[in-house]
Amino acid sequence: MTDKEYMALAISLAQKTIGQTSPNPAVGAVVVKDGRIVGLGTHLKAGEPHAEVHALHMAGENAKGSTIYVTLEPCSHFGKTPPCANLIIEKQVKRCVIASVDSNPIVTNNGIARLKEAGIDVEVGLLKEEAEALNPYFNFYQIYKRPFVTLKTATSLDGKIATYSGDSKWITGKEAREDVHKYRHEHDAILVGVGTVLADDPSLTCRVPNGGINPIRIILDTSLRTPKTAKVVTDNEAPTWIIVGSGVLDEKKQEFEKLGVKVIIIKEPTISISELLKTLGENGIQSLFVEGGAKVNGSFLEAKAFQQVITYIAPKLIGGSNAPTSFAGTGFENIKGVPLLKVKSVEKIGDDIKIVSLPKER
Ligand SMILES: Nc1c(/N=C/[C@H](O)[C@H](O)[C@H](O)COP(=O)(O)O)[nH]c(=O)[nH]c1=O
Ligand SMILES: Nc1c(N[C@@H]2O[C@H](COP(=O)(O)O)[C@@H](O)[C@H]2O)[nH]c(=O)[nH]c1=O
Ligand SMILES: [Zn+2]
Repeated sequence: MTDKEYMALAISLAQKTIGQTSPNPAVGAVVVKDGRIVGLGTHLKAGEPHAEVHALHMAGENAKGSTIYVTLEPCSHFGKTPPCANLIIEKQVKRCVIASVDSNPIVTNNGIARLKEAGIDVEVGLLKEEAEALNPYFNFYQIYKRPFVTLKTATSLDGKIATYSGDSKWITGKEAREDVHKYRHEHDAILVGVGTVLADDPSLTCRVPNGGINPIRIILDTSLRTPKTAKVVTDNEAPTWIIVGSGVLDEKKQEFEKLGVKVIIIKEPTISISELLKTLGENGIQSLFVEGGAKVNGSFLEAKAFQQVITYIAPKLIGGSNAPTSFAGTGFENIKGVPLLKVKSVEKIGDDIKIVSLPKER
C-alpha cells in the first residue's frame, strides 16, 4: 500500500475515538515493516498509553527498521505518559511519517526535532488537513485556552423552537435528536440556560446506542433559580456545574454544593460570555455544546462567541408572532453588522434537514 493509504488507516483508527480521549487529542498510528502492517494503535483515554506506544508494542521485534505512520507529531515531554519520540528512537524505527504538527505549545516541533537528531527519516504533512480535522476542539483550546463553542438549534421551517404556549415536544424527529447525542459524546461540556431547565427539566446526558460519554452539564443561572429537584441536580448521571452571578449568597451556594453540584461564581452581577468562556477554559473545558434556549443562544450570538453552528430544521410550520425563535436577546441593528457564516454541509436526516455552518473570517 502507499504511504497515503497507511496514513488514511491511522486517521480512521483515530476517528473512532473522538470524544473519549479529552483532554488529549485523538491519535492513530500504523507500523509497517517490509510491506506488512505489524502494529496498529490509537490513544484510548487520557492518562493511558499513546497511539504510538500501542502500535510499537504490537510490532514487537518488527519495530526495528520499520516505518511508523502517526496522525500527530509524537510527543516529546513527560506528561502523564513518557515521550513517544524517545520510544520510537529506542525501538530503532527507521522512518516516521507524521500527518500534523502538535498544536500543544509544549510539544510542537520538539518531537520532530528529537527524531531528526536521532537520525530517523522524518516526513511531515501527509494528509495534514484530514489529521487536523480529527481534533478541532483540542487545537482551538491549545491556541485560545477557552472552549471551542458549538451552537445547536432545532427549529421548525419558520424558525420557531416552540409554540406560543411553550410546547416543543418534538419539533425534530428521532434521527435528528439522536444525531445531537453524538455531539454530546464529543464535547467536554453541554450548556443550557436555567430557562431550559425550568421548561424541560432536561437530563442533558448522552444517550446513544451502546452508551456514550456524558458531557459535564453547565447551567447558566445568574441568580441560582435551578430547582433542587431538577434532574441535572438529582440524577447523578453526570457532573453538573451551575454558573451564577456575584449576587448569589454563600449559604445558597453551599446548599447546592452539598448536593454534589459545583457552583462557579462569576465576579459580575450578570454573566458575560467572554468571562464565562475564560472561566470554563481555566477549568479545563476544551469544547462546549450550547443547546440553548433562545436567551442563551442570543447571548452567545451577540458575543460572536462560537466556532460552529449546527441547525436542525423540521418540515413543520408553527406560526405565531409570540412563538419563540432560536435566538432571543436584542440581536443586531443592521444586516451589515451580523456575523457571516459559511455553510459547511447540508444533509437530510430523517425527515429533517441538518446544516453545519462556520463563522466566516470577516
Ligand atoms: N424540542 C427539541 C429540542 N429541545 C431541546 C431542549 O432544549 C433540551 O435540550 C432537551 O429537552 C434536552 O432534553 P434531554 O437532555 O434529552 O432530557 N431539541 C431538539 O433537537 N429537537 C427538538 O424538537
Ligand atoms: N494523545 C497523544 C498525544 N497527545 C499529546 O500529548 C499530550 C498528553 O500527554 P500525556 O499527558 O503524557 O498523555 C497532549 O496534550 C498532546 O499534546 N501525543 C502522542 O504522541 N500520541 C498520542 O496518542
Ligand atoms: Zn505520545
